[in-house]
Amino acid sequence: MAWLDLRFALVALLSMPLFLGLAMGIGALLRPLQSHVQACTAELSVALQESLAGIRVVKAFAREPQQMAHVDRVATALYEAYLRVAHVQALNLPLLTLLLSLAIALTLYIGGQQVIDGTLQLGSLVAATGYLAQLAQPLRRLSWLTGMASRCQAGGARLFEVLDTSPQLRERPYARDLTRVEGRVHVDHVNFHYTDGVPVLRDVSFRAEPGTVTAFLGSTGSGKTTLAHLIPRFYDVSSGRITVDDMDIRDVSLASLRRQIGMVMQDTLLFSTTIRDNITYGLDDVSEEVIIAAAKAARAHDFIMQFPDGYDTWVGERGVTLSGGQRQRIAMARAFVRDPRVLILDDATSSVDMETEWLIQQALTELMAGRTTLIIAQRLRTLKMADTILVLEQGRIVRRGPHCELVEQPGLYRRIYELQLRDQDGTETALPTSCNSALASGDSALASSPADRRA
Ligand SMILES: Nc1ncnc2c1ncn2[C@@H]1O[C@H](COP(=O)(O)OP(=O)(O)OP(=O)(O)O)[C@@H](O)[C@H]1O
Repeated sequence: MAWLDLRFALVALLSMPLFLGLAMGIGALLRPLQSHVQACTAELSVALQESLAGIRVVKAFAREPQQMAHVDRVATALYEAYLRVAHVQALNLPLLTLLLSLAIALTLYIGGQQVIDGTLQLGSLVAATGYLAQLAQPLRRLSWLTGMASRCQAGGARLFEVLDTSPQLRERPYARDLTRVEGRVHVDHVNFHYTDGVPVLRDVSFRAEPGTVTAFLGSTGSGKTTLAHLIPRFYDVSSGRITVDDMDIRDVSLASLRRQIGMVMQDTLLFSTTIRDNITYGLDDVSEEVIIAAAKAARAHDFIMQFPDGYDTWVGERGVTLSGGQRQRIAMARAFVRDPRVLILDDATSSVDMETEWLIQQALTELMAGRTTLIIAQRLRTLKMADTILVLEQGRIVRRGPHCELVEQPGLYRRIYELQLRDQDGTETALPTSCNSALASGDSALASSPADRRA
């Protein structure tokens, strides 16, 4: 165009900032709208995820119409948010095309005058407008890019919110690997809070030795789970310290610490893969014999073999194709395979039948043998098995000792025993209910120790 006539080139060049300014203006308009789309998409994901994951609760409470109305409301909000974006984007291309058409009109006006004056050939004018019209394609792309860029910016902002979150729990630079430990756990004057000013654990201290069982008991919200979560360092203590074999757990690498610890919690999570992969989770090259031995010890082998595919049976998402008791025993087999020195257990098996409970109890006893066991106790059988029971109240240890001692003393344990546990005593005939009755029944003092009762 410059070769034909410098003025044509100037018209084309001067229109460029206008194109760019328009694109940027539209981009600025689109960005908050795109952020809103992202927020609405997230809200719809949550609504759908909750409705589907909690489908049984929804059905049980006959809340389908309300749940559907909620999803509908959120989906409509997303639809409207997209519509607002579409409205602005729909302006983009026509405005850019209008600007281009104005530039072409200006060229025709200037060039047309010159053609009439005879200072420009008609062919040159046609060529110049043709060149300008060639800008249409890149302009279309610019309009598309504007929309895309604002969408990426809104999405990126949310993504970086997550990526930039620094983990609260950090390994120290000089963290050592914890090699095979004996499993001596010492919780030393530990205080903990999730939120500043709201203490959850207060001055908790205890020692747990290898081969012993320490049970946590307390009313709901007293801090039992929190205490269990501090040992594998899911959270750091707010003050005080926790040691394993006299090593502060903050001085060792997280992976090596957690390799020493096996956890079987109430809400056992299984992955959607085979039973075999769930048992060997996180370990390579585990032999078939080891897997079967672990499953047998966890009293899981028999029910696994009843499935047509045995150990290759595919477990549904979060283990939904298995019963609660089966899931728990697979989780125990997982713990057996890892052979941890420290075991953290939640013995809640309220949702299983008596026979399964008995099988789980047997598996638990076998799993605990020779290890340091910390157990969130729900049942009398477990409490009687424990060498030490720590009774927690509002994050503080208010009583400690074996069942036979605590049940004799007035206080929280006695109250819990009377209110919740005594009914279970009828099924515990094999075990003495107090130190005195053990002695009265002719057992030696040694034989009445929890370790012996376990044996
Ligand atoms: N992730 C968290 N963030 C903030 N507060 C929490 C968190 N987890 C637990 N809490 C609070 O800490 C307190 C102790 O909770 P914790 O789960 O340890 O109690 P618990 O004794 O195990 O109760 P339960 O027997 O009902 O399981 C509760 O008041 C609870 O609300």
